[in-house]
Amino acid sequence: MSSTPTVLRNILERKKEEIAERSRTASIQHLLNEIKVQTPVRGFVASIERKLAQQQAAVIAEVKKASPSKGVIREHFDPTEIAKSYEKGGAACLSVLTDADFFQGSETYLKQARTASTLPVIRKDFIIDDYQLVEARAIGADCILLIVAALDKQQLVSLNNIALELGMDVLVEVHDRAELDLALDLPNKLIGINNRNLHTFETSLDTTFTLLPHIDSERIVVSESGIHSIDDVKIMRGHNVNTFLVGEAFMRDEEPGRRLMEMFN
Ligand SMILES: O=C(O)c1ccccc1NCC(=O)[C@H](O)[C@H](O)COP(=O)(O)O
Repeated sequence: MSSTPTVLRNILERKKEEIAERSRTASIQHLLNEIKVQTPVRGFVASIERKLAQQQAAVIAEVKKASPSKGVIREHFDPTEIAKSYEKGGAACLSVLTDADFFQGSETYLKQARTASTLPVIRKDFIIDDYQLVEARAIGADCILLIVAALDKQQLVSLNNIALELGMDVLVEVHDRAELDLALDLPNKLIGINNRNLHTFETSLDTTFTLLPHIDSERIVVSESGIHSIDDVKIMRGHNVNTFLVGEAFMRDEEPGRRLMEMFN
């Protein structure tokens, strides 16, 4: 991999500093003690499977205030209100961005969204260290994201095993064929295809269509990013892609759950 700075590399550099700072404030042992008093996880994969079994689209609805590519997306940002709206709109699961520096996210938003709904929640962050997995479980995450582009093979396998041992589901995210081959070596059910290139921000739904034929039918493919319209959803469903992760299109609507219903029903 070249070492030219890109947004993803900048995020990962900052993440290392952040983890060092956080682990000085709360030790991993402290977080493990918090897990003991946590409520049980909600099945993230199970919730998606329930929707698919009913021939419905399974939507992972994202709670996203801002992004490096778009700046602030939603000025009036209330995770409690948003989570309730998404549940009413028929979401299968919630995704909450917890990265503060690049997405204006927060762990508090995840806790608020999870408390406000009965839906399982994925911690959407850039996970590169065991510490973040324990932290994710301690704040109530039911699932975590592993971005293959951010990890080497050994890290990917190890973080995946630890997340599963902690009882969380894992969404493994890929953007190209080489990343997909690494992801397919894992036994995981959920494979996310990110239509956005995290180095350049370029977004194309063709990414999903290109990688799809290489994925076995036992997996659930989640098409992520750049899904904005009813037509986008129709094209995807025409290719038998029925699980989606959507942020911006919902966040720009006053009532995010209503937009979800319009796009997916
Ligand atoms: O959203 C970005 O600009 C971004 C930039 C760099 C790394 C990750 C980024 N987004 C994270 C995501 O995966 C999206 O928030 C998610 O897939 C939803 O995408 P969208 O529906 O396009 O908001």
